[in-house]
Amino acid sequence: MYEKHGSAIISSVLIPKSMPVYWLVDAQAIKTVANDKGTFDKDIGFYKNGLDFFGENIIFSQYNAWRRHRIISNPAFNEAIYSVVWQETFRAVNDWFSELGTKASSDGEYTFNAIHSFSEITFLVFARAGFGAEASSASSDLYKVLQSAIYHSTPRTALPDWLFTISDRFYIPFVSPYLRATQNTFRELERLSMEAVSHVRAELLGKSSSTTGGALLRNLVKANMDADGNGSDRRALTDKELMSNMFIFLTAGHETSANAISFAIALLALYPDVQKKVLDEVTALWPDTAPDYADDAVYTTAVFHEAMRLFPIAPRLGRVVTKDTVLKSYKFDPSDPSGSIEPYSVPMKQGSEVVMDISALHRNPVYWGNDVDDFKPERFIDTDDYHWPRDAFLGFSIGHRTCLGQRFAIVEAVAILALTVRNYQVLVPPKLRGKPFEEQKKHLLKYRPVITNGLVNDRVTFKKRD
Ligand code: HEM
Repeated sequence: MYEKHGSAIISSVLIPKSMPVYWLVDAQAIKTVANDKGTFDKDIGFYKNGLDFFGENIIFSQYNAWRRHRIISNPAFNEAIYSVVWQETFRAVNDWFSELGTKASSDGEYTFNAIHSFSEITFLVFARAGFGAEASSASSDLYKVLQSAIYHSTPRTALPDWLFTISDRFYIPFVSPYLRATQNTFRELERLSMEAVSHVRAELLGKSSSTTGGALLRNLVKANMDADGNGSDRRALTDKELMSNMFIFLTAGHETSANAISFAIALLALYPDVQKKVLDEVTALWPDTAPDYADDAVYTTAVFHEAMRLFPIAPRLGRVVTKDTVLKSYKFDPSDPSGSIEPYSVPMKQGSEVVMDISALHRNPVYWGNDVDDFKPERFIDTDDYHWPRDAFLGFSIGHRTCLGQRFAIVEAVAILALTVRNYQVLVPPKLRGKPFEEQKKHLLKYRPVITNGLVNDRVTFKKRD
């Protein structure tokens, strides 16, 4: 569409509101929208009935209310937690590899559904790094209730509160048992996580010597105790709000990460040359055993970024225009999109909507060159005369509402990719072998563009390296 109109901003009209919606593929204009919080704000109307049933949290809040959550949550995401994430990912992946060993066929291959497996790993990593000892094994009560809450969160989010109230009072066949199970799950989650918050607080106050509470929960409770209370955006969070944030971190973090890692694994299966470079990097960096924590796997990190560029998990993000404004953008020659550009301005009325079109931005040749559709991790590696275009990568969004778990996700993904390639060859599944490359690619990389993108055919094969 952008190419057809030769413009980096195009507009459509939202029916029935009759308000214009502006679609942006211009990195500078997107940066303005993401940073100018006085003029553009996150459209949380979109998330109505969202996952805020325990109380307000960082995702479903705006303005000063949001600032209060962000101020407390920011320090909780620090280097110490990333080291825990790294170690817990190694632990979870190595346990998974031990299981795979027992399931491989006679030729040493094992074909499985990537999203399901990585989702179990990212869930486990979050449970351990987030909640610690109390959720460290699949048999612990908190672990089980967190898993059940994720399962029940769709009906809890999609159905109105009155339906739960009615089904509590009157028995509706088939419906009531399910809704009651959903209610009970969230009540139990509330009880257990409030308990976890209290334990951590007691520990921090020196009133308990137990070592419950994972790195993230402990950091969050500590940051909350340190809140200076000066101003409405600096008030400490209530225990319910702390818990609401912990649950939203889990929801925002584990499935997104599993989907992004699955895309990267599918690409590695399709591109053995890239896989070989990952293997070379990992064996050179860690010739014997893996280090306690490392962020020097530059090529492996680039593979993850490049997978997210081609297949962003959040393909677009919306903002509302909160006061009349003019956004600067550019027009280009549709026959030569990476050629010269002509600046122009777009007036926008209060109430209009803006879509940061991440999928299109990630394939905009103005920033990424004419080989935008190729899988080329090198484009995410700086050299003496090349600095990759940070503003044109929105895999984790940018600006004041940028993803809080970005580093958490990257550390986890790099650990999974590095460990996988070091131990296994990643292959396309047997039924696709011998088919033309384009056909394999089309099948393996087919995705569903719903709220977040995920692979449709996520089966890949691992074969143990000698
Ligand atoms: C590959 C994995 C991930 C991707 C692709 C991703 C992507 C994103 C994106 C695009 C946003 C902006 C959403 C919006 O503006 O509506 C976001 C926000 C957020 N993400 Fe992530 N995320 C990932 C992993 C994580 C993890 C692991 C955590 C926590 C442990 C996390 C926590 C959050 C939070 C709290 C926000 C809201 C920030 C705010 O509004 O201030 N994310 N993420």
